[in-house]
Parts: sequence; C-alpha cells; structure tokens
Amino acid sequence: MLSVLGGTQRSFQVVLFFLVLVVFLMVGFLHVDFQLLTPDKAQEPPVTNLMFLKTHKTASSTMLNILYRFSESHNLSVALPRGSSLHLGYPWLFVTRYVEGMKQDGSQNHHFNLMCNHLRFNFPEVQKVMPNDTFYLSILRNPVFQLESSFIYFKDYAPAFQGVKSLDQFLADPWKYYNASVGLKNVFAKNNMWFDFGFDNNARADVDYVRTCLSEVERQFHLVLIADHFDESMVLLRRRLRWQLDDVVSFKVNARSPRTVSRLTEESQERAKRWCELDWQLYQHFNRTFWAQLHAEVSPRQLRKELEQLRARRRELTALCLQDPEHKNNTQIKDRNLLPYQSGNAEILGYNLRQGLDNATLRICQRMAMPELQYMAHLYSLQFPNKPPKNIPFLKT
Ligand SMILES: Nc1ncnc2c1ncn2[C@@H]1O[C@H](COP(=O)(O)OS(=O)(=O)O)[C@@H](OP(=O)(O)O)[C@H]1O
Repeated sequence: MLSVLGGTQRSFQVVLFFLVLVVFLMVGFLHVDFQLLTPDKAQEPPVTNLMFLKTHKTASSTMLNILYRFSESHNLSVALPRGSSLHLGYPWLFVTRYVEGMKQDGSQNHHFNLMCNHLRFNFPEVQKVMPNDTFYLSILRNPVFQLESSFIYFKDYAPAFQGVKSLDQFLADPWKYYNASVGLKNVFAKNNMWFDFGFDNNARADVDYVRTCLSEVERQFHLVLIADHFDESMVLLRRRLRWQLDDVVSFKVNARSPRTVSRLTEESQERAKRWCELDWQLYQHFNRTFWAQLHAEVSPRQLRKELEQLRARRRELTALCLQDPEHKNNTQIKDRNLLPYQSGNAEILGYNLRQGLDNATLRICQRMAMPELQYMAHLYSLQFPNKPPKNIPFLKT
C-alpha cells in the first residue's frame, strides 16, 4: 500500500515538474511579457507630477504638445513662464522667479504638476517648484541631426552661424566663426543639449568630467528619451507613466519642409561629432541606457505590438482630424491659431484641419495640431484668467 502511494506521489511530482517546464518554455517561446503577469504596477495611478527638460531641436515641441494635452485632460496645473515671457528664463540658469505664480522668496501661490517649457536645468531651483514625487524626463537627439536642425533654425540668431553659408562650411573651420565669449547666443552652435542640462558647453570632454556629469543626469532624471526613435520612446514612456495610449499619440510638430533640410557630407557628420563631443557622449550614453531599459521592460514581440497600436491610432487620428496628412507651410495654413512660429532659414510646417468636425472632435484635433506658443498662451489664460493674456507677436499682423 505504502509503495503504491509512494509511486503515485512520484508520478504526481513528475507531472508537476513537466507542467512547470512547459509553462516556462511557452513563456520564453511566445515572449510573454512578464510585466503583464504582474498586475500591481498597472493598477497604480498614472504619474501626474512630471518635469520635462525641453532640450532644443529634439522633437521636444511634439513632447510638449503631449504634455499640455495631458495637463488639460487631467485638470493639472503647469508651471508656465511669467508674464509676457515665452520661456522659463532660457538661456539663463533656471530660477523659480521665472515661473508665473511663484513668489519672489521662492514660495508658491500655486501647486504645480507639470513643468515643460524651455529652461536651462538647475535641479535645486526646479525642486523648489515641483512636488517631491516628480518624475524627471528629457529627450536627446543624434547631435549630428540636432546641430543641422539648429543651424537652419538659429541661422540669423547665433553669431557663429550668421556669416557662414552652410553647416559644411562652418564645420570645416568652426573656430573661425565661433567665439565662446560673445555671450549666450552661441549656445545653439556647440553642445547645445549639454548646455540645456545645465553644464558648460565649452568645457573640454575629459573622461572624468564627462563621467561625473553623466552620473549627475542619471541621478536626477528617471528617463531620457531618444528623438531618433520617437515611437519606441512613446512605448517606454507610456509604460513608465502608466498612461493611456491616446495620451502618447501625437502629430509631429515643429518639423521643417524637406527643402530646408540639408544633407551633410560624411566628413561633416564626423566633424559634427567631434565639434559637439560632449553632446555626442551624452547621446551615446543615453541611447545605450534607453535601449537597455526598453528591452528590460518589454519583449520584442510585445514592443512590435505596442508600436503597431501606436501607429494605427495615429493613422486613425490623422484621417479623422487632418484635411491632408501632408504637412502644410505658412501660406497654406488657414487657421492662424495653427500657424507655427518661423525662424532663420527653416520653413516650419503645420496642419489644416478637416472641415465640418463636430465640437468634441474639433477640440481634440485642434489641440493635437496646435503649435507650442499658441498652446502655451491658451493654458496661461486658463490658469491665470486675471492676468493679461500672452502676446504672440507673429500672430498680430
Ligand atoms: N515625432 C517626431 N519624431 C522625430 N522627430 C520629430 C518629431 N516631432 C518633431 N520632430 C523633429 O524635431 C525637430 C524640432 O525640435 P524641437 O521641437 O525640439 O525644436 S525647438 O527647440 O522647440 O524649436 C524638427 O527637426 P528638423 O525637421 O530636423 O528641424 C522636427 O522635425
């Protein structure tokens, strides 16, 4: 009798062992996402306290549009530029008095959930404005393309770019045109992303210095996205913030017409990496950590699925909202509220909405296509109805 019972027990153990083995093999084979098997994380509320360091020429206006829409749909309060200002003190290091609603002594009249306009990062001052549990986020772009975009956009503004015909020409002999001591207008011409993070864009790229700065960014920021992989960035962001799909679906804003994009020679691309060595190191480091985090968070199969969902929803909203999926230039855009600001030699594009949209759809579509300055002015008037509205000079004429 005992030996029969022992045999049954052994058989049961063997069956159990094989069952467990089959489950593990299936999980591995089908790339089942472990995150989906752990419901706790998904059940936590979405992140609503968020600081986005808006770096330049890095798809940051598209990110801003996402954040502004989230703030409206969740009734959140944004730390906006004070008075008539259009940014938070850039290129000066951020201090709290640049924010509307902060008192001179650094205390607040308001509670803020989001901060996302251009500023030069200064962690202790930002912390005075934002709650303790704030999620710190930023975005980087391959410095070669970031510099090319910056060159065209800030062509008339940065002294280093004014007297030169092309970026190829500039990169062939940058010190001929670039003078670090002419003031902060030249920050767009060298290591601009490094500068935005609060560091010295003219510093030498010594190993120890770079390592110290990168560790500082690692400590201060929960996530750094990569503009060159924008959709993958949205997949990771949505998961980290526990947001809905529609919260991270966007139309590309602040893009240039293809005729104002110039293709750099191979040689110039290499020169750009050397000229912006600090940005190059910053980008390489966070590009690596971005992919490591994404792969740790989501299986390849699940990533493909979520990318397809994101793109399908964008196609749906494009068909619903836009007269034509193609971007439009300034002369083609009919609604002045959707006209993007133009700068330098860049032709910045925007959208026309479809006619006859019902009110609720129109509201959604307008916000998705609204350029940064108009959206900021809109939020400012909502948050500070008793203050004079923001004046956007180029919309006056
Ligand atoms: N979704 C998405 N994916 C990839 N790239 C995108 C996206 N949205 C905007 N962009 C590109 O970002 C450039 C504009 O960057 P910013 O909005 O940060 O510029 S600004 O500093 O606020 O003026 C600008 O780059 P260039 O066209 O090369 O100038 C945009 O085309």
